[in-house]
Amino acid sequence: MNAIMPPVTPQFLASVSSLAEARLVAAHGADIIDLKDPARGALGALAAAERARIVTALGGRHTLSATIGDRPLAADVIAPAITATAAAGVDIVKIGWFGRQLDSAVLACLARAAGQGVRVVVVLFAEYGAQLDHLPSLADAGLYGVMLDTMDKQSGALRDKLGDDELAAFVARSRDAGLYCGLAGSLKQADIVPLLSLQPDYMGFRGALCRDSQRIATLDKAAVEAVRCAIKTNIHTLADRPSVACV
Ligand SMILES: O=C[C@H](O)COP(=O)(O)O
Repeated sequence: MNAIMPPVTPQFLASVSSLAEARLVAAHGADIIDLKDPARGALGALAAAERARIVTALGGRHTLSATIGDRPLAADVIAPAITATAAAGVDIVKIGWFGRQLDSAVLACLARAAGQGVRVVVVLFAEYGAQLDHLPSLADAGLYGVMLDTMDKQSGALRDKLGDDELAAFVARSRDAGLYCGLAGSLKQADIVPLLSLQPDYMGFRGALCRDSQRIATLDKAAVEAVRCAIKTNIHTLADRPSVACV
């Protein structure tokens, strides 16, 4: 009997805005296909009809995540959006924490969703720092994971806003708290090796996958291949990781 191996990490998350893009990244080795409309903000929600097409075509065979959109942090706003997004059939529901402070009513709402079996990932924004103090409360709410991303895509990338030591602490503290942990924020190919060494569970990309690195442009096949190869071919540089061919 084959042993069940854990996934080789870090995984490659690719944000897509259409079924055509989802098929492209699926064919080129994305581990997580993230449904998002970049024209509607950092975590813009993809239109329900397009989301449904992607779930129908790829659900069950690929890990799909989707954002609820750039919404105010109010429990009566968040709760129905989580329910609708989860009901659409994605595996992971992402919620942007657009604020500096944790809010107990919103946390309770997230805990209810988690208790109902929704895999909730809270996206924290680097503009507010690494927010390490939030991690235990987010874990206590039963969340599946956390992610650090950037809110303002014009004012610098993740590693412009936070030092690698802060990112390392975020990954380590997330792992200690049992949270599935991702890093994103205008990441470029040059960021991949430094971030691999921090060993997040996944790295997220949109802009670097697009024509002319414009995140609201369509995906570029060569750029997707290049990012995927940069992740997979460098994983073996980490201790105890198998070498993975990039084909
Ligand atoms: O979830 C990840 C984001 O879509 C990353 O987008 P970005 O690389 O354009 O900042």
